Amino acid sequence: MRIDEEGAFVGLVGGSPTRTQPHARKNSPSAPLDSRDARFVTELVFGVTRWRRRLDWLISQLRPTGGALDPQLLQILRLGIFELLELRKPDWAINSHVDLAKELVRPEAARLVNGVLRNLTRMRTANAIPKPKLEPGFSQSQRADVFGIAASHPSWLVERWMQRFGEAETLKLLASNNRRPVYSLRVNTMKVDIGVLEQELQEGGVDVERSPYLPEEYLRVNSGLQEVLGQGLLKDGLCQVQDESAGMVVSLLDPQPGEHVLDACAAPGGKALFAAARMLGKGQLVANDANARRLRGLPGTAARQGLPAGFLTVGSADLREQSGQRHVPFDRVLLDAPCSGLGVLAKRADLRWRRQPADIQSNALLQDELLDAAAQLVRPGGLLVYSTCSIEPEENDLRVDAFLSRHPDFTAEPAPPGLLPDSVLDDNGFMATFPHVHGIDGAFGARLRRRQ
Ligand SMILES: C[S@@+](CC[C@H](N)C(=O)[O-])C[C@H]1O[C@@H](n2cnc3c(N)ncnc32)[C@H](O)[C@@H]1O
Repeated sequence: MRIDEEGAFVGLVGGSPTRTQPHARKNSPSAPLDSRDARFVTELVFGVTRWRRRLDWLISQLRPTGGALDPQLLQILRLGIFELLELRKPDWAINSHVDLAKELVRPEAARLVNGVLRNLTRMRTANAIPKPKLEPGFSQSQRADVFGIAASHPSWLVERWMQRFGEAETLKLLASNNRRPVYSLRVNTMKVDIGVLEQELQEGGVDVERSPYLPEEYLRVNSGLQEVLGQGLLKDGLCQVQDESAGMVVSLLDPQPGEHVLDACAAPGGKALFAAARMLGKGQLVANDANARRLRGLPGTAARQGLPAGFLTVGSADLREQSGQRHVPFDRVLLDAPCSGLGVLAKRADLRWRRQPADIQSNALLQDELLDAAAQLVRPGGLLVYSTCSIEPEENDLRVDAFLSRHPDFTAEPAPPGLLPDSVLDDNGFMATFPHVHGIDGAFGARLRRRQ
């Protein structure tokens, strides 16, 4: 309800009993959830949010009449259909949705829930769940509507991707965005050997394997992430949860011990911490972000990860405002720019509904301004890495092209051999990952070298 009515973020709603309690609605249980229930709540919140369009279409097919639904009743129906279809709960599970409607809405609502969900269980048994149909002669936008309902994505996004990738590849991308996301751990090699931690986790029942992309530093968690979190490994600074695509952006930056490095948009600091480990805590790393609050935890985490005092400086300036000031120019600057996040839809269940086509254009304007500001902070001969967690050309290659035409003192530099696996590099030598191709988040990174 809070996501729909108040625009709450999914990550802050599910999973954390301490966070959900102050906002608990009337009639909700007052006892905190145990970790198993909290996990289940998270799965429901993520799932119902991700599948919202398909669930609402199914509700429209299964209801005897049309018209607006009471908002709580709508959520109960979405939950019921999600649990039956996606979580494959047995038929009797619907009794709890019927009870919920009775308790939270009114007795007639319970009859509607019962009718709709029973209808669905019958269809499930008969293998006859309704599906949106493609008709011959449908236009591209009509086809995008059908795929958008079936894979629960907004039609504008589906159509955009169909124009770029074609239909078959778009369907793969949609399916990847709906899969349970892959989580990986960046092992803090300053404190622990990756082989030792891998073995310890496996012995503790966590299913981990080496990342195919960054096998010396990343472990992919196939199952048991909660156990990792529960073991206090994060608190002890032994590892952090980070997508391998984020790690590869730092690899592309390739910061060296003893250098003077700026992470210009650093919050919450995942990439800065990995850069720090690559620098072995030697030299100077400045982590800046316009949002000071989001950087608050970074110094504490850096200390727990074993970084020496004085190595990391945290700043909270709008990058565009500080570039006119005098700075000792940096050897390397990472600009991990704010973006649409359209490469990380598997992890951010609500993002697909929040984004609008116009966001891509407005991000591009900000990205250009940030690139111009970051460029001034790079020493002659130094390196600027521009990265996003978007897969949209307007936020990636096209920003690089526009930057190069404004800054003749910079050239695009292909990733040097050995830095990243060839499979994540495009024809220009830029890093470009896609969820359906690489099985990780979609991201982009380009090296821009300032002339001497
Ligand atoms: C993609 S996030 C950075 C993630 C970070 N690099 C990490 O790995 O944890 C983009 C960041 O840009 C910051 N940002 C947005 N506009 C900015 C500006 N004008 N100046 C500095 N930072 C800005 C946002 O606050 C946000 O934290």
